[in-house]
Amino acid sequence: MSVRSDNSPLRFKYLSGFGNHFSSEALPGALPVGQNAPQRCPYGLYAEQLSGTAFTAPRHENARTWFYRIRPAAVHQPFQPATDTLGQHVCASYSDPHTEAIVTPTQLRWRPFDLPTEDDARDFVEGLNSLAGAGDPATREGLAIYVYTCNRSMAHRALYSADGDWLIVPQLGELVIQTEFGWLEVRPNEIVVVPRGIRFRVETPHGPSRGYVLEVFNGHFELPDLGPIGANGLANPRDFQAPVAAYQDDDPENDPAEWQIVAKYQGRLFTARQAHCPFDVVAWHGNYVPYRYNLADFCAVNSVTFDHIDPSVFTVLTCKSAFPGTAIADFVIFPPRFEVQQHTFRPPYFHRNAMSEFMGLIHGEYEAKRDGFLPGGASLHSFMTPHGPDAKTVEAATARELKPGRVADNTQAFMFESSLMLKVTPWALTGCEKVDPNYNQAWLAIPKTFDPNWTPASKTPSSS
Ligand SMILES: O=C(O)Cc1cc(O)ccc1O
Ligand SMILES: [Fe+2]
Repeated sequence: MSVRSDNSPLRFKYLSGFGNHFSSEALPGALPVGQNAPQRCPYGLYAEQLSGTAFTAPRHENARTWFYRIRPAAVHQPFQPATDTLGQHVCASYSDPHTEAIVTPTQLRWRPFDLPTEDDARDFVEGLNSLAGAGDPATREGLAIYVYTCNRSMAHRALYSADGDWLIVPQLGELVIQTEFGWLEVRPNEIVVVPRGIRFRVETPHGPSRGYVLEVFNGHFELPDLGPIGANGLANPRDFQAPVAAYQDDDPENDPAEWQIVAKYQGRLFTARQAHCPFDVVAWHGNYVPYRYNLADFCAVNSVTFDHIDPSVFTVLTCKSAFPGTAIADFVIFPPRFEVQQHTFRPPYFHRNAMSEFMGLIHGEYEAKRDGFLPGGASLHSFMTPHGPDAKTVEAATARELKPGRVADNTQAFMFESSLMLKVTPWALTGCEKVDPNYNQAWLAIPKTFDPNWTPASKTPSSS
């Protein structure tokens, strides 16, 4: 069953809408009236602009936020390359997949990624591993895909990526995320987007967490055009939620905890020390914000006559490239829904694609795979690499009676689909020890059913 976000106990407040210009203040009157940068801001705050696009980006793309904060973000020590202790788990492959990454067209499937043990506790940064990527953040073309597994909250540590926007897909365990904009709570079957540059800190309040991250090196995630679908449907703008301003005022004299800022810059990690909490924004306004979305709010559209519709119909968010309709990355889901198509092979079809398809499973069973694709695992089908339903799915789908039914009620698979060719990291291919060596057997048992004497009158199970 789906649980809508507005049924949840309201632990934090949110602002609704996608791409809105929001205003939020944690203290009354903290936002300057009628201007962005007064000579002296209310409450003695400093004004600071965070630009998500070039100053001169077209108006419909232009994204920026004004912060009113206790100290400017610039108040910190110089950045140093991250030490081994921090980089131990993120290792050399961390989002630098191009340097030592591996090229392979083979179908890849990963068993669920291991959760950290209590003896080897990790926070979100320490538990992040790079799986695959393409392009280069320096030239702002490409993407990176990560998996995180963590079992402790980030202490006095904040992370930001200068390289791109992060779309985080929790698979196991709730995350409570402190950002410069306020707090976001996100559970499995919800997603959160933290755009480039925004500092955030991840808490894992209820034990081990696991999930996936998609980082795009240029552009921002947008809602897909709806074309003939009309003005409503798929992910509706009103269901996206941004935080409200909430500040933490650590006084270095009374609370001398040192904060560590972790910067991801050109695929590498750097750290800087500062004596105050980076989440000290008392008020903000703008349209460049982190946000969350509950996948149960997705209004799916599909065929009510015959044939399997391409999965682009389940696009939640897209990051466009310069080529129309050809995304740097689409975030696509496979939600629980009714299936009613007649005289149709209902599961995902066999195909070879002019795109890369990275998939993960949040819960349940994916409609194209009866065996081996498990929650917390992943698969990668690269450009032109043949793939499709496994042998058991084919057997069941060709024999079944095509009554209206449900695509399993408790299921949520997703896909990061990209027009770029991915390379995989050494950690993904060998280091994590999760690659399923027998994945290709998913298809080997598909029988030959060709009958040269077949006539249109021959009775086949699917002709009914
Ligand atoms: O490969 C996959 O499982 C993803 C996928 C799903 C679908 O419904 C149609 C095409 C497709 O690539
Ligand atoms: Fe596919």
